[in-house]
Amino acid sequence: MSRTPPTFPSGPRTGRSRRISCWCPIRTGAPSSRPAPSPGAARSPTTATTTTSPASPTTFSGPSLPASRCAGPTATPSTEVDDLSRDETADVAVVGAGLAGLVAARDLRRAGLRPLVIEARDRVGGRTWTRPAPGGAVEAGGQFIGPTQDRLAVLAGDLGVATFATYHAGRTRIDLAGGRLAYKRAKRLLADLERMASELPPEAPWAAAHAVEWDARPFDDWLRSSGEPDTFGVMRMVTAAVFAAEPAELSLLHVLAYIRSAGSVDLLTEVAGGAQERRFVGGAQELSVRLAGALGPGDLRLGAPVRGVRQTPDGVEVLAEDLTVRARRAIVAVPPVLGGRIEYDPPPPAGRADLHRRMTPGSTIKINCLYGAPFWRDEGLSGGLMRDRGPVTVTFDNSPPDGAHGVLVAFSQGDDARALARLPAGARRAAVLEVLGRYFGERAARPSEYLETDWTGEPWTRGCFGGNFGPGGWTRYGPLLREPFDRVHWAGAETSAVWMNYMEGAVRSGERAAAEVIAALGTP
Ligand SMILES: Cc1cc2nc3c(=O)[nH]c(=O)nc-3n(C[C@H](O)[C@H](O)[C@H](O)COP(=O)(O)OP(=O)(O)OC[C@H]3O[C@@H](n4cnc5c(N)ncnc54)[C@H](O)[C@@H]3O)c2cc1C
Repeated sequence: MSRTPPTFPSGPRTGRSRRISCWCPIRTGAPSSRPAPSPGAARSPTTATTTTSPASPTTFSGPSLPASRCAGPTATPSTEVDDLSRDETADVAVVGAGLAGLVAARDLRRAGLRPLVIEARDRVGGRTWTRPAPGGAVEAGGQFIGPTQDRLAVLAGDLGVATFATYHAGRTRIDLAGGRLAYKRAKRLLADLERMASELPPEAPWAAAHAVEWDARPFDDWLRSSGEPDTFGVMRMVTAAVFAAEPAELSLLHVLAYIRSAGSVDLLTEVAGGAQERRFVGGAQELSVRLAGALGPGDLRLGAPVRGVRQTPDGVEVLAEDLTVRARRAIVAVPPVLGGRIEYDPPPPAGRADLHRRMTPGSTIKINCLYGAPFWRDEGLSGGLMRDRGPVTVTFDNSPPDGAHGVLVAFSQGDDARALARLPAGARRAAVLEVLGRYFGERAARPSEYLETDWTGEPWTRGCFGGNFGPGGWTRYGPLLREPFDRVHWAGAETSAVWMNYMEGAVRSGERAAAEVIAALGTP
């Protein structure tokens, strides 16, 4: 095992002054007295008309470790050293306070082990986020729950978070270049995909009889050779809505594995009877806020980006800003794209680093528009839109359960999101509101509040809804998704065989990773 201190990868800064930490055993100074933020709170104030793309630079050079701070025990301790980092111990260090990490921590506590959850942001919930807005909070991230998402439903029940039906009564606006015929043909293609998906072993898509062939094929290529030209636009819209990516970015096997992991195309795409059927009262982030609230005192650190995970002969050391946690095992519960920015010592086995690079998240800008009332309901409209061109392809009625005010949520995804993100703020807003005005009337173009959340610009997410594999990804790296690396275990929505990349998958992954650790450590 290398004793060389890793050079930490570049990463986004948290707002406070930076303390230098290193693997060096010498620690001086007093513990930081930084006040603990509340788990649900975001540090930065939210402005009403904004994107969350950080205006400030999102990268910085990681600390090169000055010799005076990293020298071994023979070095003369210097009074110049001002290292306020803290050492903590736990049974299990959990990296990431999204649903996966918090569920893992809950299960570890239930088994009598002490977890310590280390979270980069100043809030819990990760890809679920209830953003405050004048006139009512909005859901900026994951929000829907549907049939067969059973572990998520049980979690919500345990935590006392109620759900309500997504409003979708009335006419949904559909505007497709190929009209109804294209939609019908697209349905036939989706049925073909579902048949092929049923051949996959759910836990091991890479082991299917046609896996190598399907994994080598870009989904784009399959679509173009299987459908009429006008179905491509419809299928592109469906692909963007489900994966936040373009068909050319995905392998055919990835699309099939996704369908298999959800159970069916309808389960993925529908409102009634599908993944968009219900919402959480108070927002999906409430689940994480309550999970965090049920942890023990001192079991959660916010605002502490993890930079390194080192395995020692008898445990792990997890190095965050201002904090080193020594534990018997670690669970890394962050999206793969960010798991790859953590420095591992020793380095993970061949293929693991490639997995982090090759499982790339899609692009989504989620825009919530607030109105005095859900006026479209009076006109017999559901608030739903499906169209096959950007900048917005899908909308939903996102009003609160009592309909006290109106909210339309619009999604811009894949290439549409990337093109939209390049526009100045005013032009983005105008482009989105033009679409809403066109399909829901002039009033829709004049919201009282307009909130964009660009998840690609979120430094501790860097894209959504989850990681996708392009050609070759599943057969090369799929078998590594859940394979522990000695004392380091992997969780996160991407690692779940069931409802991968959904909140259900996140919950299941946390349960699975905790079970692995409990089996390895035993219960006290
Ligand atoms: C716009 C949007 C819409 C979605 N819609 C739905 C939906 O309707 N239904 C559904 O089921 N799912 C939906 N999803 C997906 C769902 O939100 C996610 O699958 C799920 O929340 C992922 O949980 P997780 O715990 O695996 O990861 P995350 O929520 O990403 O949690 C990971 C945590 O790790 C932290 N972290 C990252 N790097 C570090 C580090 N180095 N050190 C410390 N902490 C770190 C992050 O800050 C984060 O809090 C949506 C997602 C988005 C963004």
